Amino acid sequence: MNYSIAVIPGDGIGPEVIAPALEVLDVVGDTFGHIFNYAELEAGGCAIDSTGEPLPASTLETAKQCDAVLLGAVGGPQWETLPGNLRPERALLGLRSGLGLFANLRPAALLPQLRDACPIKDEVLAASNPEGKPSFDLLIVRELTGGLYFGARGRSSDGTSAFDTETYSKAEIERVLHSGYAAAAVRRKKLCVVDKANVLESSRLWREIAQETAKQYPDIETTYMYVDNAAMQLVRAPGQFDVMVTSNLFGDILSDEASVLTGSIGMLASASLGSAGTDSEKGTVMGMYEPIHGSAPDIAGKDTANPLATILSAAMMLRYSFKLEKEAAAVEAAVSAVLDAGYRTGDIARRDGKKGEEKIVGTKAMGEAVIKALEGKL
Ligand SMILES: NC(=O)c1ccc[n+]([C@@H]2O[C@H](COP(=O)([O-])OP(=O)(O)OC[C@H]3O[C@@H](n4cnc5c(N)ncnc54)[C@H](O)[C@@H]3O)[C@@H](O)[C@H]2O)c1
Ligand SMILES: CC(C)[C@H](C(=O)O)[C@@H](O)C(=O)O
Ligand SMILES: [Mg+2]
Repeated sequence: MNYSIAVIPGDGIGPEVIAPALEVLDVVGDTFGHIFNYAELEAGGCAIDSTGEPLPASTLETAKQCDAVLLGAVGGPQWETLPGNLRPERALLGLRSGLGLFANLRPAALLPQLRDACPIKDEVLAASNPEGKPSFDLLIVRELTGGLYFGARGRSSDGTSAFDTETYSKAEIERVLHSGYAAAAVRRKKLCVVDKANVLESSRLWREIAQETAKQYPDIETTYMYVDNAAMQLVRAPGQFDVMVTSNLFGDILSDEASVLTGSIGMLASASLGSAGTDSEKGTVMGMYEPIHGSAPDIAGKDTANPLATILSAAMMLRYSFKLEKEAAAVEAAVSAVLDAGYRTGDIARRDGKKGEEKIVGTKAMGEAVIKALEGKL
């Protein structure tokens, strides 16, 4: 089968982490008999430099015609002084809303090989783990096309005050909750709604809608938590969480926090999905796949970025957009094998400084190791 993928490398480490992910996809294609056609598109700072716009209309149009989008990262200090609507980050918002991708799945699980890269003590992790293991496995479902990111904003005419608004409709809240419940149904059947309903009116609506929606899912345990407590509970007892559903801004912040518990932000993949039905001929579902990290200007161009979050995002694309479960599992198994063999980029090296069996490698070498593992040659 042929699949078309809009590839948006973006800025900073974006192109560095996208390159190995495409090589991994090529090997998956060769091994399993698929052809992945890439349409390389510009968005973010590089698009500003070449066209004056963060998201050229042609990028969005081409992306819409593809089966899925794989994105590296956008942004960087050279574009920070531009007005908000012309910044590289606007490209992300335009792609997410333009493609109708309202549910952002950000899985955070501690792989056993990365135990030493997680900053939480064994006994703390084990205390909240349902099986008493020093581990956790949670999924943040972040609402992606509403809330503060898309509300009315502005400044007073003298520039001395500014505002951003959080607006959510019943329909927006309901549909992302349904995405969360669908995920919880095939996981541990627990869903925690994270809000700030003790202060914010928009959060009170979230909670009301969640309480109504929960009645449709009697076999899933629904709980509610304020976001400040959730931020604290994530580091105190991450094992208590299965699926967490939350607003755009809260999900952004909590997922960076959760990423550190997995070892590094360089491990966290994501899938952004909408309600677009399956393409009946091909069986594909439009989605955008990206690591949750940014363009990391501090390490760009140094071949030190961890490409695993992007490679794991490509695996999510195989699973969610193309329904290629075997292929997705093969990529995840290859990542696991590489970690078993001791390969580490600097960000997931042991925290105690002991090198042990670790082989500290750069971005390219990590990608090559994953390919070797896929080919059974590691
Ligand atoms: N999805 C995206 O495109 C996205 C996401 C977040 C931030 N950004 C943008 O990226 C720029 C930099 O933002 P920031 O510094 O706040 O966040 P960042 O995620 O780029 O970097 C934060 C820290 O994590 C490290 N890091 C990030 N990814 C890594 C990886 N794969 N391997 C190893 N270390 C990694 C960086 O070196 C840095 O020290 C900004 O312009 C921001 O708006 C873009
Ligand atoms: C760069 C920025 C717009 C983006 C967000 O806030 O959504 C990023 O932080 C992310 O997590 O994908
Ligand atoms: Mg973020």
